[in-house]
Amino acid sequence: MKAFLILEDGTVFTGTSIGSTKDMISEIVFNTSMTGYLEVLTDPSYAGQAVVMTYPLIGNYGITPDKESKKAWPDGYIVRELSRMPSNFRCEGTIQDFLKEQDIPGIAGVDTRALTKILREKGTMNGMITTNENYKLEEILPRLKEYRVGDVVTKVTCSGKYVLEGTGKKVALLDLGAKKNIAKSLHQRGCEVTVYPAHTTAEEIISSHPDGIMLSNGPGDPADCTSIIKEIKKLYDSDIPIFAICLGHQLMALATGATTHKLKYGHRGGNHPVKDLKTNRVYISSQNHGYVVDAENVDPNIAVPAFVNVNDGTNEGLSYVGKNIFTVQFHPEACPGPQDSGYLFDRFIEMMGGTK
Ligand SMILES: NC(=O)CC[C@H](N)C(=O)O
Repeated sequence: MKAFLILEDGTVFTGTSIGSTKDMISEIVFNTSMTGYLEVLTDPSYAGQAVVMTYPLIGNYGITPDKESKKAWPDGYIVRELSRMPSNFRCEGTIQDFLKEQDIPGIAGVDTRALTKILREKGTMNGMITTNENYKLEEILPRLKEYRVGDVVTKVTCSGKYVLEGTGKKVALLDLGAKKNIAKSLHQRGCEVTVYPAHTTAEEIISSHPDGIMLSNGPGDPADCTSIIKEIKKLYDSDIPIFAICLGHQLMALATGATTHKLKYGHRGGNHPVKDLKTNRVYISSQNHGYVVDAENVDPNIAVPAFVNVNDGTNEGLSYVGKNIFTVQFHPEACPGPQDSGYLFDRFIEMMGGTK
């Protein structure tokens, strides 16, 4: 069956329908990872977005247990070519069946290089995937312009608190749309991890006396998370050690008076170089974000830049002055991606007074 990808600027790509055949409107973003398509599909930070994979062959090792959450979150999926015969000793099925089962519409056979060039030059834009050959651009384009991502954190967070038992440091993990590997990275280091839903009050977390607090990644515009930002300010004031990743990093910055803005086309992929400003050492990082903290608006009495993106000079991390708090824009839990910055979890354990 034919499918069409219609962009907000009126460009139309024709391809083959994969997965669900329902119509979908979303923000279209591209990811440059060469592997790890399943971790991308199950990363809750993609809620409210449809993902274009720039790597031309997707699905060649099928569906494996490498999921970052219980389900797939993107609204849509756009690829050049889907593998027809996945092969891997861990393969449990095909990506085609997975997309159908998850009710995610997709399109294959798209010139993803041409599409990515448009998104890179004009910036991220909204789009529609439809199988309706009689689509009317004049009706669809105004709807595409109207689309807003909305409150997606509430949609992706866990429904109730749960614990991963451990004998080491006690960590409270605020689940803003957490990838599984964040809790796993702490648990592997012996921590007892209590995962809290995103709208938990700071009082509840503080009164459980954790050794440290972890703020996770998550979807949407950080500035929309006004009630969560208020609670995070109370966590900042509590003097409990805090480590935050991606959305958590942005929310801590907003809670302490900084601002964020939307990047032209975001950073999504497995090879983004970030420089540690203390040592000048460069790490290759996994990334997935559309927003960024405005480093120039960070009060130097509150926090100082700790990492910078080598490609475009944007902020990649902050170290809070006089506090046991550090936050990063990239993904030290990787999955998918390079594990160069996994040592940051060890630094967090040390900050809590532990020896990893
Ligand atoms: N992976 C994340 O946590 C992303 C944070 C935020 N939703 C952004 O796009 O910038």
